[in-house]
Amino acid sequence: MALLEQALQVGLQFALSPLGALCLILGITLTWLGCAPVTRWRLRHVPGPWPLPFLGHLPAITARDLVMYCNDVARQYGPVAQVWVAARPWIVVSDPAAARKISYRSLARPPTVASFSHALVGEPFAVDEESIFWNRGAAWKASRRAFEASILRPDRLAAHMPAVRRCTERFLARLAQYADGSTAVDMKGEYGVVALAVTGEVAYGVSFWPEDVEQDGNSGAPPSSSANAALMRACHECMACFEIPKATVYLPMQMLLPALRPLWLALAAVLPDAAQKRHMAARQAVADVSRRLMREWQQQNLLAGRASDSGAAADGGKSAPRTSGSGSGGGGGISSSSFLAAMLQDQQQQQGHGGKQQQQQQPRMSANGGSDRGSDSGTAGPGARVSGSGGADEAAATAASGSPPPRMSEIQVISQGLSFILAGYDTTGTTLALTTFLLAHNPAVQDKLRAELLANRSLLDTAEGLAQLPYLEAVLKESQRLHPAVGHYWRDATSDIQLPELGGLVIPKGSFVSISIYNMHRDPAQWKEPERFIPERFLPATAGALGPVDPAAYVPFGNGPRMCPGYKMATMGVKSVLSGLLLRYRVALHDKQVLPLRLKTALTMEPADGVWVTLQPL
Ligand code: HEM
Repeated sequence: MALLEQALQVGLQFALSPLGALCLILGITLTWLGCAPVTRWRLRHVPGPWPLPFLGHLPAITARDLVMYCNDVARQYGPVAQVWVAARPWIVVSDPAAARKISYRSLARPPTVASFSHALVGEPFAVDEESIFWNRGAAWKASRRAFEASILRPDRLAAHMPAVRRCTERFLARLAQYADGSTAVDMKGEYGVVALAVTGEVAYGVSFWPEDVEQDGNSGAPPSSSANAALMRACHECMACFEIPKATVYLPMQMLLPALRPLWLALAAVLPDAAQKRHMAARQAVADVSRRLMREWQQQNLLAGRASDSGAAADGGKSAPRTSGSGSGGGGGISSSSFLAAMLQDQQQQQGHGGKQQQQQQPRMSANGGSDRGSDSGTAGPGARVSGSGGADEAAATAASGSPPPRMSEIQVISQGLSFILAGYDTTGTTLALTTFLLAHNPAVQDKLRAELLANRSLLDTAEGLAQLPYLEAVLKESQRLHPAVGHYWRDATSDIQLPELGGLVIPKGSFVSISIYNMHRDPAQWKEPERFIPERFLPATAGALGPVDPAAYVPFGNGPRMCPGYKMATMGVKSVLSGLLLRYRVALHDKQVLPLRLKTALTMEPADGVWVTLQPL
């Protein structure tokens, strides 16, 4: 008893001392930050499991997987529910009508995600910050327009087909080494190679094949041709930084104590750790190599322009900007059809219209340039439609039209080049892997698809031809329904969102909204037999009979003005590679394949144990 009294006395003395008071204040502050009582109060009407302080539902998410856990919560708590990813609440929306409303109302992604990547990456942050993913307002319009110009307009899309075909052929040749009908091949890894080759070449117009990169690295090749080696390595590094195990220590800090974000950012800037230094170097390399390629392109273009100006001044300046030769290698390494070249041409046209003041700044690009756009500036234009992605076929492209956006700065152009790869590579590779798994697992579907391909060989070499094969289209759509490569997309609730259709629920302003593609694609209220792979659901003859009830329940590429501008490009690439594969090989699951298929949420929702198949030559 005397001991207890003594302990209490010492405790009281400590609490009344300056150090004790400091500890007490610190303790209360930390508990306040970890429990986020204000946020909890604001979300009190949104159902969901009770979150732990600091950790939220992280233990369950880690054990179950993020997207799967959100699916469990939606089933138990309804189509609008809260899930705490550490100390940050997500409002998980799985109702198609509410998802559509939010996708059209809010044109922004949550700023907190961008700040996450700042902690992941450090400086030069602008390479990420200026990305189409995070920018808003006029800056987003400008970058969106650049994407649409290069990969949505049918003529520009068709111009990428030769690169896609080249990569497909090289990929098939590469597979030949395994094609004995018994060797186990992990198609997840193999598709990673071809997906990077396609996106890299379309984005920059230089080769992204590992063999070329090795060759360049060893041969001491001239700077312009070895740029692809540096660029490819840097892009790989940039992607690696999104893998949680390779992330900086500031990431868990941000997740556990998001309220101290300014502190983590300041610390990350002053004391970057090893992971961050690697990622900063990768960003710097992307910026440096892109800059070099851009300068070379501009110089070549300037020279070509002078040469043809002297002979063809009568043109009156109406002709399209000069482009380098087709295929990689021409014009300082950037091919004329590449995304980067399209942005540079656009810049040049605007410069041409924007007056002498800008011309004097050549070759440097300014951030606030001319507003006039050339006739071939490549925007999808007013009234342009984005279609072909099920419920997401609204006029997303029009978001980028309207008043002319400002000219992109040099760093913005660089940032979009990297974004192109980050957005296109993993998503395309994962879609290919998951579709291959489904075809290997369903041989009857594979045979039916092969029969369609054999009967239509002449259509397989063009973008329009590939779009005319109904069963190929149906297989891909059903694969993306059952196994969407992206499990959810995000929006920032820029104002309170009233949902009278869902019992008057209100999503408060400032909420992080996660729209669950996965949940909607498997909702039994929307689809008949949602767990089964039935491509016939998407055939014109059966369309609608097996779902969805609401077209907005099918959104593999997102929805609204911010939906994926790469959906046509991705569809074309996946169809080209798949059709090439199926015409050459019969694909069967190898014993190594873990069944049932396990998925894990990383950058995409990827097969956790790979996709192991054998390839039997036909
Ligand atoms: C099968 C492959 C692909 C899938 C499943 C996919 C899926 C998605 C999804 C779900 C979004 C979010 C949309 C939203 O918030 O409403 C998105 C955004 C985006 N995707 Fe894709 N994508 C794929 C391929 C590509 C490719 C090849 C590119 C190439 C450029 C690309 C570029 C983008 C960009 C730039 C955005 C951001 C658009 C914006 O903020 O305005 N994607 N994608």
